Amino acid sequence: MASPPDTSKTLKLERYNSYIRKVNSTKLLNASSKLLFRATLLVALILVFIFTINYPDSGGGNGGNNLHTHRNFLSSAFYGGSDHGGAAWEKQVRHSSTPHRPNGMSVLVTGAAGFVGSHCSMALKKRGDGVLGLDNFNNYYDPSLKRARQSLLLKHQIFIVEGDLNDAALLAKLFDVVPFTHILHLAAQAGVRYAMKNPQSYISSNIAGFVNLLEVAKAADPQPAIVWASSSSVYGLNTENPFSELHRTDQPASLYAATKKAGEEIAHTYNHIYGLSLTGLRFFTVYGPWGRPDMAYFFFTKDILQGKQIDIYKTHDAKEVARDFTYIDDIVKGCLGALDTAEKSTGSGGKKKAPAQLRIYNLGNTSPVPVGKLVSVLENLLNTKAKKHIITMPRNGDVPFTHANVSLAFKDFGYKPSTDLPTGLRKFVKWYVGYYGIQSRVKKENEKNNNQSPGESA
Ligand SMILES: O=C(O)[C@H]1O[C@H](OP(=O)(O)OP(=O)(O)OC[C@H]2O[C@@H](n3ccc(=O)[nH]c3=O)[C@H](O)[C@@H]2O)[C@H](O)[C@@H](O)[C@@H]1O
Repeated sequence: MASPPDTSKTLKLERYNSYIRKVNSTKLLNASSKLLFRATLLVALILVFIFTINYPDSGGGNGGNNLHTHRNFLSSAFYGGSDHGGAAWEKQVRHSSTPHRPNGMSVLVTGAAGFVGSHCSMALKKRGDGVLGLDNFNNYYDPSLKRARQSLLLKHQIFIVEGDLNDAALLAKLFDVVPFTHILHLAAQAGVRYAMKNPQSYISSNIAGFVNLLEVAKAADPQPAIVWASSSSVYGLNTENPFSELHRTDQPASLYAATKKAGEEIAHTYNHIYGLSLTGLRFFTVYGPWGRPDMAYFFFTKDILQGKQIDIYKTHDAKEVARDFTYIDDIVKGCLGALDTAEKSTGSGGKKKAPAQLRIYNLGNTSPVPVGKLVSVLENLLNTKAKKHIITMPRNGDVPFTHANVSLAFKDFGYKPSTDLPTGLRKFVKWYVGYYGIQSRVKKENEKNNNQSPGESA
């Protein structure tokens, strides 16, 4: 009888082989997951790098960290460039920027969905100039208000390109499509006190964004003339008054003011080196319909109507804080006057050919009003008593007093403010109650109070 074959060696060999296979497959698995992990890490790093380059601001400012920014970032990262482009888009851009009057301007308005930007865009369009808007719709304040302004502008054939000042490729593309004669640069991170919460947003919009715009403008052929928004806050701790353009502006009280002052110096440089025609306008606390919800007159109105307490600041030596509140229509006239008298830039393709115009103007109301008086006008218009809480001004960059001397703007383009605070606030309140749908309530309160005692009605 044949003895059974000796399988022990074969079995051992098979077990050994299967062990080796397992070890190898585990190694393979480990190696491929490592590779996958490294690839993912690399892609993530590249994306973070692109993101940082394109959108250095991570705050709520003009280059804000908001949904829109992320959408643009994603579209530019994955769709090669940006989501702006194509024949239909270019047609819309051209159509919006084409003037409809002889010798009309073609104006790029940055911050067109903003308060001053939307008003100026409408005024330019109404008189036959071509207007293209640019706005990043950031969420520094309720973006739905910016969307409502955008809809209004669209009804008047004004198209707003959604994009950021720091997007150099987009700006260059706009100048490729349209030979803009002017830029009205109003996009900025506004607000004095917010600078303590989000300083980087001021650097990103008011400095980096401005430089980006100037770089594109200087390289354009023809170079546009630029009118841009500086601020009364540049006067900072200046004690001479009324504030004149000749007074010192080297003592800013807030980072916001410092970035606006930096803008004025940067404007000087681009004028000096590249021949860009530049006009800076120092706005004094602009208010009116379609205004900014972060400003005192706006949120006081809201809080008074809601029965909430409002803080009214007094100075450290217990004096009233006052502002040279300026009505929006006056500011619009000032902006258009500055555009109309702006001379052409003298450079071309990045080279200066001759000296160019460089200007700075105050645009104020020439009549400061204490904040307490602003509140009593609002109480009157809203027929509601405010719950006033008078406190010493927090150390947050605020200045106690502003007062504009506007003789230079008057001399050069006839700037003459004509709306006093009660008249302007009446127009604001009328808009406010209509926009927020609380007309009937204020009217009822008006009627009720008018029966009791005579008072100003909204
Ligand atoms: O003219 C300017 O350069 C600046 O005007 C405004 O800044 P500001 O004048 O401080 O305007 P508001 O924030 O509306 O304040 C108006 C007044 O109300 C006072 N205030 C503000 C807030 C508050 O809770 N209580 C209060 O009494 C302020 O001290 C100030 O005197 C804008 O917000 C800036 O973007 C602009 O550049």
